[in-house]
Amino acid sequence: MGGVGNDTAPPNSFLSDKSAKVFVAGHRGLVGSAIVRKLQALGFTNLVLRTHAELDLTRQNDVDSFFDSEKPRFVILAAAKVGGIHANNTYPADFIAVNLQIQTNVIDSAYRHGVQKLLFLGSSCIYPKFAPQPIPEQALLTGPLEPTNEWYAVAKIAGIKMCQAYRIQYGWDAISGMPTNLYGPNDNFHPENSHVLPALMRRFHEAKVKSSKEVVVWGTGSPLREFLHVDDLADGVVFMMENYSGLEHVNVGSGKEVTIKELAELVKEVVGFEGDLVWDSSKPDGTPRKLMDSSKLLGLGWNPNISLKDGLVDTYNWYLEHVKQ
Ligand SMILES: NC(=O)C1=CN([C@@H]2O[C@H](COP(=O)(O)OP(=O)(O)OC[C@H]3O[C@@H](n4cnc5c(N)ncnc54)[C@H](OP(=O)(O)O)[C@@H]3O)[C@@H](O)[C@H]2O)C=CC1
Ligand SMILES: C[C@H]1O[C@H](OP(=O)(O)OP(=O)(O)OC[C@H]2O[C@@H](n3cnc4c(=O)[nH]c(N)nc43)[C@H](O)[C@@H]2O)[C@@H](O)[C@@H](O)C1=O
Repeated sequence: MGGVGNDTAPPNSFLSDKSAKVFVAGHRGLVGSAIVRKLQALGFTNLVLRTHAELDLTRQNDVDSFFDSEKPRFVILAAAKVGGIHANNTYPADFIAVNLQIQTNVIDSAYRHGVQKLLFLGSSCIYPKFAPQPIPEQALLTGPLEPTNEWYAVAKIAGIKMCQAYRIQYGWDAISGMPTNLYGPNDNFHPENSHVLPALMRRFHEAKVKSSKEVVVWGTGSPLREFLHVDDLADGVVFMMENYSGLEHVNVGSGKEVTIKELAELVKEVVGFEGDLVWDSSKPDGTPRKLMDSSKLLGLGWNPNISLKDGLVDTYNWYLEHVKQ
């Protein structure tokens, strides 16, 4: 897959010792579970994993005790409070407070307990609502944010800046990856709080089963979104752990965008729903377009591999096996 080479890893690098202890925070989520699958496929044997119930990352003392006893060598931070446009808009306090707490506790404790390298995950929503397209890394903090997710975005921007500050002050190897909109196995299929792709997959599936005539889709259908399969992201995360140690955050996208209307038609086709789409324009569209410029990571040798159509088929098969009632 992608650009993750494996046989010629430099000494002391991420891929040089598959018995190194790696803490994947958020390992049961969409992203964390894909990273675990990728690391296991590469032969990593010493992953440290904690569920939310076992270790609440908002609790600073518990996070400190965990690092004190486990002393991981690498950390990949994929635990966060995450949701779609409705959840972000409805629970702004949770999105800013929980994310600031988790990332501050993990980044600071990892540094103080001798972690060699940490990767923090942000999101494309860190960029200004009307950023130039495709969005380069340098667009950060050049304009106002999209109001539906500014609380989450501010927390994520603080995470990037915290990694940069620890690199500048302590010379510590903390990096940040900014993924575009993701999807795949273990996504959140909640009817209101999820992202658009799993929400539509569930709604079309339920409508097909009930032989409904129509399915409601939010907004106008005109916003553009860039989707990346989470297995491609996991490949990119491992690639960055091995190949990137810079101050600046790094965009991770597929480079391909679709309108929400095109996405809805594609999900409808994959699921096999035969009724009509009805647009609920009382729901927010959010940012009109957020295609990222991922040329920095592509230039280092990483490449995404999974087309949206193939990824949707894969995700729907997973949904049928694991989620549907
Ligand atoms: N999904 C997407 O489209 C995108 C995601 N990202 C980023 O990727 C990262 C992972 O997102 P994703 O996998 O989608 O999110 P998920 O909601 O699927 O997973 C988040 C994980 O974090 C864990 N978690 C949440 N709160 C806590 C806590 N207080 N203590 C311990 N664990 C906690 C959750 O555990 P539990 O379920 O038990 O609460 C879950 O395992 C996030 O940083 C997100 O910003 C970036 C761009 C797009
Ligand atoms: C990853 C990213 O995710 C969020 O930003 P978003 O890209 O706007 O995400 P979304 O997937 O929720 O919506 C995309 C578009 O799709 C439309 N839409 C149609 N029908 C449904 C629907 O049924 N559910 C949802 N959620 N959206 C729908 C919706 O109206 C919007 O126009 C932020 O949380 C942000 O913080 C973030 O990082």
